[in-house]
Amino acid sequence: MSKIDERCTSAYEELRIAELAEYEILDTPNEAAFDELVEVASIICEAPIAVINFIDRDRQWFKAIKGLPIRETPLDVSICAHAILQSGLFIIPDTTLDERFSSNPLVIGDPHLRFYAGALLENESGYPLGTLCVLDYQPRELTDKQRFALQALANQVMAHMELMLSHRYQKQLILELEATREEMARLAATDMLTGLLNRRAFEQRLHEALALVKRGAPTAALVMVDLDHFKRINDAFGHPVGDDVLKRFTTLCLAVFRETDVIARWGGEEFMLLMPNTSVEKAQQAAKRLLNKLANTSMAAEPTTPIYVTVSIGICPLNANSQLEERLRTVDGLLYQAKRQGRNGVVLENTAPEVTPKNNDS
Ligand SMILES: Nc1nc2c(ncn2[C@@H]2O[C@H](COP(=O)(O)OP(=O)(O)OP(=O)(O)O)[C@@H](O)[C@H]2O)c(=O)[nH]1
Repeated sequence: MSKIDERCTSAYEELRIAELAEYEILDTPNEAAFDELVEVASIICEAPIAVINFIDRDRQWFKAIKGLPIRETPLDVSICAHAILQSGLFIIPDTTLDERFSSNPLVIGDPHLRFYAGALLENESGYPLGTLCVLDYQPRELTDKQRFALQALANQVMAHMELMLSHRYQKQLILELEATREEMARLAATDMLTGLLNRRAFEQRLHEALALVKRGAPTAALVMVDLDHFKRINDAFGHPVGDDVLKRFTTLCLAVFRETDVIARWGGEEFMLLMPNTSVEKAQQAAKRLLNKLANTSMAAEPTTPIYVTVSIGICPLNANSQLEERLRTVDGLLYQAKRQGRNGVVLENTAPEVTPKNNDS
């Protein structure tokens, strides 16, 4: 099959259109780089009209045009549509003497085009996307130097487009890398079962919160929550049900506590909360809301076999004098004090132990 025959097949045309689409150049605004190349082509070839055009599915569209006030024409009047079917320069010294163009409306009517010389805009894969062409109102020829220059300028048009394309690919790649990096950071900070912050991420947030408190932000409350006798749930219903209970418990916590409270899975069936701008007394009220909610909410997926859980809670303040390690040890101690006192209760630092009535302790 000859090159012209191959380029006339619809399969080839589909591939060519797809290649053109990759550059995302159709219907884009004027750009100085293209306008200047058209201007230079016009000067060198001493032609009143010069055009950078692309052959779309059913139109030719001009990225840059000098000498004519149009932006596109239908494909059936396009001389360039013929140019892209062959290799090298396509030159029609006198359109009125060429039977392919002698009845073309742009030849017999306005703007009465008589001379055409087009250099292919061929991309790196060898697909002809359009032309850089010069036109005149009278029959003529190009000198060898003008032919050389026209093709060289067309190569520059294509080189510029390849650069723009690779620049766009690079930008896309950077965006994808950035999204992947963010996703990895999110995953690294997330507990996979509950979707809450994990211990490492929570410690980071604690550091930041403490730094703020030390610089004058209001006192925060550190709250540690541990599900009571969670082992029994696993033993009675199996580990997957235990997992499900942890997830439901998480959802309940997210509903009970403020959006500004930072909730994390500290490990196993232990959870930690940072309540910014909150006194231990206010934190205790929130903790009691959790106990009450748990007393009335089954954590089971199946309504037929309800599962109720209780929690033990320790609460201590984070203030300007706090040291993180010491605060973590303290809140852990308060939690186990609540366990020792019978579970299903809250213990605050430096206050009389307060334990709510128990309903499922052993
Ligand atoms: N299903 C499930 N169980 C877990 C997970 N992480 C920890 N556990 C279980 O949590 C239970 C914790 O048991 P213990 O440390 O004895 O504590 P407990 O039974 O809650 O008793 P107290 O804390 O003393 O009230 C163990 O059975 C662990 O296997 C988890 O991700 N999924």
